[in-house]
Amino acid sequence: MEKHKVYLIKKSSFTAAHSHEGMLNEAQHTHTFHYEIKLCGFTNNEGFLTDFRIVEEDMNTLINKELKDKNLNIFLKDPTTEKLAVWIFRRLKDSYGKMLHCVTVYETPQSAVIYEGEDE
Ligand SMILES: Nc1nc2c(c(=O)[nH]1)N=C([C@H](O)[C@H](O)COP(=O)(O)OP(=O)(O)OP(=O)(O)O)CN2
Ligand SMILES: [Zn+2]
Repeated sequence: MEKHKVYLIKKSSFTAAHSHEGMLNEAQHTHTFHYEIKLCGFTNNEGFLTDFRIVEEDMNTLINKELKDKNLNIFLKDPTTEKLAVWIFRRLKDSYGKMLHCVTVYETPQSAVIYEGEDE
């Protein structure tokens, strides 16, 4: 059975609030954060990397249920999109290990951050 190196992408979103001190300096406001996770690995004997539905369930359980309608300042000091990308990556790392390639978080359709981990 041929195995192929593939990248699998799954997207999701949640709405949450945050405020910024320092240079960004903004009172509390809400965004709908869209994010995607990218997995990398080799296809199995049945020709897939992992079931999209399992990834969706993990994103719902580990990320969306935790952050939906929350104030991100409770979870993160300085809850920038950069820090949110790191937070999401770390939450998923336990489940996906080396298969987790990167996490991309969109604060707006025009503004996003990609985090690929740092030998974590
Ligand atoms: N590097 C970062 N820059 C900014 C962040 C951040 O997390 N990382 N965050 C913000 C604020 O959250 C701000 O609320 C974003 O404002 P918004 O109006 O959504 O952004 P834009 O006006 O730039 O919207 P576009 O539609 O993308 O033009 C600010 N900066
Ligand atoms: Zn904001």
